[in-house]
This record gives sequence, structure tokens and C-alpha cells, in this order.
Amino acid sequence: MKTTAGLRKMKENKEKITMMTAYDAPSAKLVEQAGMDMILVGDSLGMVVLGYDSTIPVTTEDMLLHARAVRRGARDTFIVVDFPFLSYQTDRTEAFRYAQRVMQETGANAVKLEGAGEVVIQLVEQLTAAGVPVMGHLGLTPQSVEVLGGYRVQGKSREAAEQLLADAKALEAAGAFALVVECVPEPVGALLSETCQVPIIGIGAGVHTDGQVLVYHDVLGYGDVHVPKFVKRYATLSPVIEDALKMYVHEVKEGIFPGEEHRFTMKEEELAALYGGSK
Ligand SMILES: Nc1nc(=O)c2c([nH]1)NC[C@@H]1CN(c3ccc(C(=O)N[C@@H](CCC(=O)O)C(=O)O)cc3)CN21
Ligand SMILES: CC(C)C(=O)C(=O)O
Ligand SMILES: [Mg+2]
Repeated sequence: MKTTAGLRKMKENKEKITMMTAYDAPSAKLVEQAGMDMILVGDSLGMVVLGYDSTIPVTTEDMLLHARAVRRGARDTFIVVDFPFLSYQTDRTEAFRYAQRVMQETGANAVKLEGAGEVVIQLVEQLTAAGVPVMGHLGLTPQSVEVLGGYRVQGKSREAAEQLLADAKALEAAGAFALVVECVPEPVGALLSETCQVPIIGIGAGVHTDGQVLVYHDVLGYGDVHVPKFVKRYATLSPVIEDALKMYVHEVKEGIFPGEEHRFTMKEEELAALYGGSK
């Protein structure tokens, strides 16, 4: 299993870091078997698995339930779990309680939170001091979609890029062991990766970041999700599943399934007795 120090070493050695989301045991197992360096139990869970339009409705209980399943599927992979919407900005005790539950009840290795406001920076410091590895998340922060006015590319102006750089440095100084940088121009992803000591894991941040993260369902073409420009589909599972399910419906309707090989038999004499009614 990777460690935060090991991930830092990978950056120093210019070895790319791979990360992907997973939300349940079988997908986590496949992600682990593929040799992924890290698994993210993302709050994108709400959109790709729970059927919400954004990540905002996702609760701490949702995250914990899925994080436990992911750990059961991937015993040997470094797992990061998102803090859900507004679970860390208002009450430090609540944030600590969630981090405690993630670490103790799910067996995950780290938590991730969005943004770099004063409260977040202070929380990163305090959690890290308490022994909880924290990953930051800058650029497009989906929990702020209502403030940002949509899922837009961030850091496009000099000022916005400088702000991202300042935020990244503040998170690093506060003790974050790595940062996700989402949906920024490639040169901004490159600048952040050059400037920071900690690994920058990009999603829609170009090829020069220290690693990449994508959403499992996007990579596999599974589900009814809008696929952003930065996603590469490595498979198209939805039509495969659709065909299989339609075939099942057809075969049941037509009496083709269950076939001979899927049926159980009983001894002739038992059957005869059953129909004959003799004891
Ligand atoms: N399935 C899925 N994949 C994701 O990557 C993802 C989620 N869900 N949910 C949480 C956030 C939301 N994300 C998103 C969603 C949409 C765009 C998007 O449509 N972006 C436009 C850019 C528009 C512009 O030019 O500013 C795009 O075309 O990529 C980006 C990130 C990333 N995360
Ligand atoms: C898109 C990634 C970085 C994320 O935060 C999530 O999946 O929730
Ligand atoms: Mg997230």
C-alpha cells in the first residue's frame, strides 16, 4: 500500500500517480487489481451512483457506507474519502467527528476537502496535527457549483491562476499531503505541479500534473452521465449491460431461460410419490 511519503517520493522521481474513484466493493477490487496508486471515494458518488444532479445532497452516512464497501473490496490500496457538502466549514467538532469515523470505521487512509478559505486551512492544520492525512481540492470545486455558476474551467485569468497558486501553497503549508486540481488550463496545472512540493493530482488539468484522477463510471462508459471534455472513455459498458438485460427479458418471456443447465431435478420415485399421493 502507498503511503503519503511514498506518494511524495513518486513525485520526486517523476513517476506518475494514478487515482480513480470507486464506490463499492467489486469496483474497488477491479481498481486495486489494475494497480491504481490511490482510490478516491468521491462525493461524485451522489451523481454517478445515487442519481442526484450534483454532489450537494450527499451525506456523511452515504460517504461512510460506501467507504466501508470500498475498503472491503480493496484491502491493500491507499483510500481517500471526500468530506461531503458543508460537513466541515461550520463546526470543527463535526469535521473532526467525520474524520474520526472515516479513519476508524472505514479503514480509509485519508480525507479530502474542497477549497482553501481560512476555515479550511485551519482545519487542514488541525486534522494533520491530529494524525489525519488531508488531501486538498482546488480549481473547480463541485460543492460550490451554485456559487461558481456551473461546472466551468477555473484559473483562466492571471489573477485567478495566482489565487490558485496562493491557495495551493497555503494548503501545502497547512500540511496537506497532496492536492486534486480540477478543470484548469494545462499551463496552470503545470505551474502548480512545479511550484508545490506535494503531489498535484489533476482532473482536467493537463498532462503535466504529478498524477491523474478520473471517475470510474466515466472511464468505463457506464451510466447516464454527462461526460466532461477531460474524460477519456476506455470502455463503453452501458450498451453491453443494456443488451444483456434486454436478452434476459426476452429469454424469460419466451421460456428460454432458465435452460436445462440452470434447473434442479429430483428423484423419479420422489416425484412419482408426490403425484401419486402415496406415503
Ligand atoms: N461523472 C462525473 N464525473 C466527474 O468528473 C465529476 C462528477 N461526475 N461529479 C462531480 C464533479 C463535477 N465535475 C464536472 C462536471 C462537468 C464538467 C463540465 O461539463 N465541464 C465543461 C467545461 C465547460 C467550460 O468550458 O468551462 C466541459 O466541457 O468539460 C466538469 C466537471 C467533475 N466531477
Ligand atoms: C472528481 C474527484 C476529484 C472528486 O472529488 C469526486 O469524485 O468526488
Ligand atoms: Mg469530490
